[in-house]
Amino acid sequence: MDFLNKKRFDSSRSPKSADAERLVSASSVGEDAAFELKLRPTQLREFIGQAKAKEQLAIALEAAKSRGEALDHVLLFGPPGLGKTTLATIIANEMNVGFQQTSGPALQIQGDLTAILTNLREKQVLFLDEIHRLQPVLEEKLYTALEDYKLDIIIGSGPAARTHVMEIRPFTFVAATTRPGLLSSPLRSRFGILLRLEFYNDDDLRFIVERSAEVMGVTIDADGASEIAMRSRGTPRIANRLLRRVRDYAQVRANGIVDRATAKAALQMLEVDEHGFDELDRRLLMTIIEKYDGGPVGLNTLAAALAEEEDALEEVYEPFLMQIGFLDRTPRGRVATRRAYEHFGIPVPTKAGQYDRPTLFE
Ligand SMILES: Nc1ncnc2c1ncn2[C@@H]1O[C@H](COP(=O)(O)OP(=O)(O)OP(=O)(O)O)[C@@H](O)[C@H]1O
Repeated sequence: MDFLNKKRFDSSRSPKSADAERLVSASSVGEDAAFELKLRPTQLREFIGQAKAKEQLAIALEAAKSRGEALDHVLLFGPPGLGKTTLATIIANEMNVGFQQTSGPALQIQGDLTAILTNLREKQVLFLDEIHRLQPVLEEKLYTALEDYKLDIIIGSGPAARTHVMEIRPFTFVAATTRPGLLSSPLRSRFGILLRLEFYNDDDLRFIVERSAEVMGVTIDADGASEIAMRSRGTPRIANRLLRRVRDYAQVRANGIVDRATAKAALQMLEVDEHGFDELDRRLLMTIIEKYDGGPVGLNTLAAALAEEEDALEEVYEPFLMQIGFLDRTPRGRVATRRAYEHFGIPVPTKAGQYDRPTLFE
């Protein structure tokens, strides 16, 4: 088993379990699923932010529609909760075709994949979430399906086994991953359209909160929406979850109206600070600062010190802390940055050489 496959099997346990209890988890937890169905934009024009990915997709959609062909295969990648599933459903809606969803961990045997592929309707979207967790044997089966719309089926076994090539209908494969680096290059090369989703800025998140409030029938003003947006870690899923909690607070304590004061009071009560940090983020940064003198500290050591899974740290907690410049990944391990020290009111160490990364503290 090569390194890539070993890493994929090692990470077959979803890191979502580790942070399922967090209010600011970017993974889908608890009651999210039911709400997300209601709040999900259905057309590209309703999808807020992600200008680059949206433009690339809009052009590809229009070109495919004008040629009357299936859209090229699409790979969506980026941290959880940024809208990959939403975009996959939008692609099907915009192309006016059927949508079928599965995921890497859900597909266990070749027969399942064969059944799905042979039952696809012309030009329809097949969405595969968490493609980096697909078993290598199934991945190989996908290659010819994606390239030539053909499937090799082996009939019988032993010396009498015969390979039968089966045609499948042209379709659009949309795959999503939080870990594009774990995909093999033959698999990556099968996608014509690669869309990277980035963390959202506060303005886009404010629009998302206002749109969701309208769908949910919540009265909110621009300041209230901004307060929720800035604590949402650049992630619409978290923005929508915080909105639901703030709505409850407003109903009980503030005549149901969400303004800045109500949003602030509710989020303070929920212990979500002005960066959207919760206890785990604070613990992670403080562990690096206090226990390891600001770092560098290796991922496995840090995971052990926090009693968390390495995958959860890498996929769920760290990307946002890096995005806002509180954490740095270096070849020798994780480092807390100057901004992290300042956030906690801890003097920044002056012995820059000690950290092997003098530029961090210059
Ligand atoms: N650009 C957007 N505009 C409005 N709402 C959005 C946008 N992106 C995401 N959302 C909202 O955030 C929720 C989570 O999005 P979605 O399920 O598509 O994320 P995801 O990237 O597929 O997450 P995961 O990787 O965990 O599957 C959706 O219900 C949707 O309402």
